[in-house]
Amino acid sequence: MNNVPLKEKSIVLIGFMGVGKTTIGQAIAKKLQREFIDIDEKIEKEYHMPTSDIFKRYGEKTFRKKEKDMIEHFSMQKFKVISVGGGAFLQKEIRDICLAECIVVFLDLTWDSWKERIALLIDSRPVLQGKSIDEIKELYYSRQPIYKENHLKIQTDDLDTEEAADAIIDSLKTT
Ligand SMILES: Nc1ncnc2c1ncn2[C@@H]1O[C@H](COP(=O)(O)OP(=O)(O)OP(=O)(O)O)[C@@H](O)[C@H]1O
Ligand SMILES: O=C(O)C1=C[C@@H](O)[C@@H](O)[C@H](O)C1
Ligand SMILES: [Mg+2]
Repeated sequence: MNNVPLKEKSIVLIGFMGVGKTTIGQAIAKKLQREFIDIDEKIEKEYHMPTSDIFKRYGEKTFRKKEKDMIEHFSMQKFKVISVGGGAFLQKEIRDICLAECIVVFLDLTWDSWKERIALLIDSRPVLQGKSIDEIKELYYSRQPIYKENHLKIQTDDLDTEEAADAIIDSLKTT
């Protein structure tokens, strides 16, 4: 599918959990009249339970395998906006397929802005649970290198959802 024109390629949003991949992805899809695919949501639907319960009952390894299968499937489709989980790019196979088949957009948010959102996230993100703020900070920084593999980076600290979606669409038009 590598010869697919840029305009037809699916857009994949990456970044640390809680940076806004789902929220901003929905806004981009609406503006571009594309179908929105949220990989976490697809997995939760398949297991009929929230991610935290999938981690508890089946373990992270099972979740990661399903995440890879889902992304391998959807990244081959055109005209989608796909939000992947915050840990998806840990897997090389996922990075490789998304970078080859799609336009990968990294939503960057500084640690200082991110930590203001923690209360919104802690209950639903199993990877954050039971960790001190220092451990979460360490996780945040340890994940940053994997997000460097992207086609476009958008700094979202000073942007609301609509502004971030517009900034991404504008940048893609000029790419
Ligand atoms: N640009 C923004 N400004 C302020 N708050 C935002 C913005 N984008 C998202 N949020 C809020 O941050 C929280 C996390 O957003 P969202 O669920 O979209 O993150 P995510 O990147 O999809 O996370 P995950 O990787 O865990 O799926 C939500 O409560 C959302 O309303
Ligand atoms: O950063 C992570 O490892 C995760 C982020 C979420 O989007 C979910 O995919 C899950 O909670 C794991
Ligand atoms: Mg999400």
